[in-house]
Amino acid sequence: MVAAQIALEKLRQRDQLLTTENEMFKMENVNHKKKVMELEAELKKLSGQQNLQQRIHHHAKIKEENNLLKIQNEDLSIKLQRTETILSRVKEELAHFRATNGRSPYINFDEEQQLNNKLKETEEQRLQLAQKLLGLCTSILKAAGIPRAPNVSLSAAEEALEQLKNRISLLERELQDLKFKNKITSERARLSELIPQPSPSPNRLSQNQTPNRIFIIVRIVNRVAVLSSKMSSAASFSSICIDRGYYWKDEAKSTKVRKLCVRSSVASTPQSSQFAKIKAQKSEKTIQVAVLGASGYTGSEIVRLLANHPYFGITLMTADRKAGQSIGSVFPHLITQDLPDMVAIKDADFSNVDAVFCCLPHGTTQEIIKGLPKGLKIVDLSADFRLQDIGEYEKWYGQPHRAPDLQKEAVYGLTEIHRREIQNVRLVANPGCYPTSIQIPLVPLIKAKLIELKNIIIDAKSGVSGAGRGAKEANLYTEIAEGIHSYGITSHRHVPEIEQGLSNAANSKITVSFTPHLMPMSRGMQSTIYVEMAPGVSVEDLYQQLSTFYENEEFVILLKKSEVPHTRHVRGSNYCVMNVFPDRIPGRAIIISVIDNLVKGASGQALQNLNLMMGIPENTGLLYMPLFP
Ligand SMILES: NC(=O)C1=CN([C@@H]2O[C@H](COP(=O)(O)OP(=O)(O)OC[C@H]3O[C@@H](n4cnc5c(N)ncnc54)[C@H](OP(=O)(O)O)[C@@H]3O)[C@@H](O)[C@H]2O)C=CC1
Ligand SMILES: CC(=O)N[C@@H](CCC(=O)OP(=O)(O)O)C(=O)O
Repeated sequence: MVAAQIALEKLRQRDQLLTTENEMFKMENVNHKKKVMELEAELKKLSGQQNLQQRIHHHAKIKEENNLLKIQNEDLSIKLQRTETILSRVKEELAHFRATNGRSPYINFDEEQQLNNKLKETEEQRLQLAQKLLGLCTSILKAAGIPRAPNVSLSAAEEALEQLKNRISLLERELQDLKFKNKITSERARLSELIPQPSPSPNRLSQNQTPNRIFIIVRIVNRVAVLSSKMSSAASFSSICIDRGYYWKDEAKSTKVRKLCVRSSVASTPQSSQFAKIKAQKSEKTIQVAVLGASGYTGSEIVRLLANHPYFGITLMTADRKAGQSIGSVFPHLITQDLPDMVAIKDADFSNVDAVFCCLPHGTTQEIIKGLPKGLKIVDLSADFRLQDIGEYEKWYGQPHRAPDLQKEAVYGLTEIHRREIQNVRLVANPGCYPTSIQIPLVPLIKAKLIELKNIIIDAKSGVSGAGRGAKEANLYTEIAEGIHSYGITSHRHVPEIEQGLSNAANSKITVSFTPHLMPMSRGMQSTIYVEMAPGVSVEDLYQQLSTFYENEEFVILLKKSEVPHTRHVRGSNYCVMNVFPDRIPGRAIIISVIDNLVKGASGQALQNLNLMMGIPENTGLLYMPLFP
């Protein structure tokens, strides 16, 4: 650039010189012409006064002079021409040079001036910046504690800056370690509250040493280990070893002491500590859960409910047609959930899973649950393990039962009625949505013998999501909208489930009249139930029984007398809202019960059950208010 500028300057000077020389030649030429004219005038004058000889002589002299001048003039003209040629060549060269430097070919002297001014300004700014840089370098060296260096250099400042950065990241890691230490201390405190004092008879499980409690203890110990492995100061927490005498359900017979020993990793690099930070946030939740069928309606509802659950974290999700996709791409309303992509069941890894929500179609479910690792807690939302009598299952579902042993093990998960059994079981058969809305009001009345066991008529209505997400002609908008669709009259597969629950409560066989209807709404379910009261029983008695039976229940709400339950008041919540009304026919009563089929009728109740199975408060993660309007 500088060389180019010098070359440009030289060309410009040469240009000026030639222009001046040219001007001078022009002027000289003009003068010579003037002189010729003067001499000619003088010749004219003289020729009038001199004699002929003199005049001839004079004339010859003048002619000679004139010829000389002409020659000189021609010479000058040639020189002028040559100079002009050189000048135009120089101009051409200059234009070419400017053009190749990205500037306009012809010199604009104003622009040149502006550029020169700008150059000056830039130079001044450069000086100012250099001064600032010097000040900055001095400050960095000072901050790094380097005594006043005689020559403050950029490289010395860079070195000092690097030292400062290292110190900061060291402090950050120390801070992180302190946070982990605090968490470990609090987890240990929690652990010592949960671990019972050594019992005098170590072979028996004490009351608060239930498998659930032990399970939570194990999870906390693991969590402490995870936290400690994230710490960069390996020396202070190099190993955590817990040596306690508690027993697993399957190991209760042996006196073997379970020993958990986890070692931490060595100090981590800044990158790995950042990675560990992200992983730590993810593994904050103590119990890891798998959702099989997460791409369906009930599966996605589980994902929604678990978003705010303090202990359950989702570590695995499966899908069939949608395997390989993220939950956010299949259900955009769940896009904020940072979860692993859904995989096909055959590719699922259950090694880090503690509990499973099985949200698959009936039939498929039996085979899949049969193949799951034995230690897992399972809540099955399908109908596969709901019917105690395998023969009934085969009759109503039209297929053989392929896991009869598991059927014997399963507990029917109507939480408010079977809470005690649910707490200690491995496999829970979550009730169907219609049976939930029907059994919740009827079981307490049957148990108290307040209603007749005959002539129970149930008129039930469901939102379309009850039919799942799969595309079916019957669920098209045109088939559903602006009308009510009765179906499964006397033959719906929920009939045996409803009759099983009511018959168990009555200790005698009950047959019901059940008609479901599809309603033009996405969620919600209402069961309107017509019953005959036992002799001498009033609607007030029914009301009192329901009120007493459910007075401590979080999720069952008996409205004030004569208030009418509406599905729109339970949308998105785990509540079952109900009331009882006198019929116009003497001795009869009408009960109305509403739920959200996807929450209390499926995923909400499933979560309620898993909470129980894991020994944590039953309402955890379920206190969502209904969505209204
Ligand atoms: N919807 C409701 O209100 C209620 C439903 N239930 C029961 O819960 C279960 C799930 O219902 P819902 O969520 O509505 O159903 P959906 O049809 O919405 O979802 C079914 C899920 O199962 C997956 N799936 C389907 N076939 C297979 C297979 N052969 N192998 C593995 N995975 C498969 C689907 O994957 P993909 O989509 O990727 O193919 C999807 O994730 C059913 O048994 C249902 O009866 C119980 C109470 C209420
Ligand atoms: C509206 C609608 O179609 N509802 C479903 C019932 C809901 C359900 O899925 O019940 P299961 O869990 O017993 O399969 C039906 O009538 O088959």
